[in-house]
Amino acid sequence: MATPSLIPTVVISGFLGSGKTTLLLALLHHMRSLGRKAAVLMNEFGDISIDGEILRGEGFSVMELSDGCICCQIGEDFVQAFTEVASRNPEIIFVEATGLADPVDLLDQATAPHLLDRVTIAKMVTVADPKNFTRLSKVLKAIVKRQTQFADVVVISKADEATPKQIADIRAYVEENNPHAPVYLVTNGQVAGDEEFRWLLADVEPAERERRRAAMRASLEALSEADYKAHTDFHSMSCRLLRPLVRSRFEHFMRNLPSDIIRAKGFLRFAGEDGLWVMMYVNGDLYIRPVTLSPSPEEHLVFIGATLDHARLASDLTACEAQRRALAVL
Ligand SMILES: Nc1nc2c(ncn2[C@@H]2O[C@H](COP(=O)(O)OP(=O)(O)OP(=O)(O)O)[C@@H](O)[C@H]2O)c(=O)[nH]1
Repeated sequence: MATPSLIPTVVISGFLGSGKTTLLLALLHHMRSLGRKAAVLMNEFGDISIDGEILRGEGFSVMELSDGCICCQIGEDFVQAFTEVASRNPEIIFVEATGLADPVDLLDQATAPHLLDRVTIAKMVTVADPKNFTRLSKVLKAIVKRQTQFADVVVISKADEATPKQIADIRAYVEENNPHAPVYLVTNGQVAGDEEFRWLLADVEPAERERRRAAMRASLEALSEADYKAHTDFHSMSCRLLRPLVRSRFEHFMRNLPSDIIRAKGFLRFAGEDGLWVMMYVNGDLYIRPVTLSPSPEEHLVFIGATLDHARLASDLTACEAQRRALAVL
């Protein structure tokens, strides 16, 4: 009996809000335009899916693992979900890890014995947000370093907003930590002049891949115990919105979030305005834009941070409601 060929898998990592889902969406649209069957395994930090809803709303099929991080809390579930995704026989699998995932553990899970004869990790991509990278590489030293060291390709996202200094700093960091990794500038998931995504989808020579993996193993052996388990200090809070919010109050609330909330996202409605809106917040930057998804998701918000004052957030959000009523904090 012929051995089935291995399904190439691209793993996308990068810190919270760096642009992973934006890249994934661009890739999925590209695959669709070629008529190629892609499958997605997505892991969000927090117990409510936002990115999964966005992908599904665009007609893509997604398997999700929420409320935990692939690399440490839901290892077995990840292996099971990965196996299930592979059993659908896609031509390619994309795995989007939570922004806190450790690529070392992820590689470990993805090479579990019964996955090894179905899938192969073709590329590990790390997305770096130029606005936050330098700060994060100091605050979250271990995780940012490992996401860089264990990348086959590093993407500098949001190139449309990046300054030359921010780009140069990331390049210098990659040069120091993973000199073999090519670095690409990406705007909304696209490298200028490469609509075919050759930078990401082109095959890597097996010998070259093995050389990179060997370099990764060497980096792994050099890790100190203290560097390990870098991200257990992050928490999430999800809440379902029972009423439309007053836009001005909500924007004021979001622009004054405590600084240890690093990421927030969700779907909501505004009093007196039609339609559904998606809110994205990354380290002080707030984006709110209209969105049409079918089926329309429930209105809910997720906040992620080192410390979260649940009661305070809930009461501040309640104060944003057009008609006051208790929020369902999940
Ligand atoms: N200006 C600009 N904004 C971008 C670009 N890529 C992503 N963004 C914005 O950055 C925010 C976060 O992007 P996502 O793709 O959701 O980031 P993520 O890494 O998937 O986020 P998590 O899943 O929470 O870790 C969103 O508001 C995006 O619209 C880009 O190339 N340029």
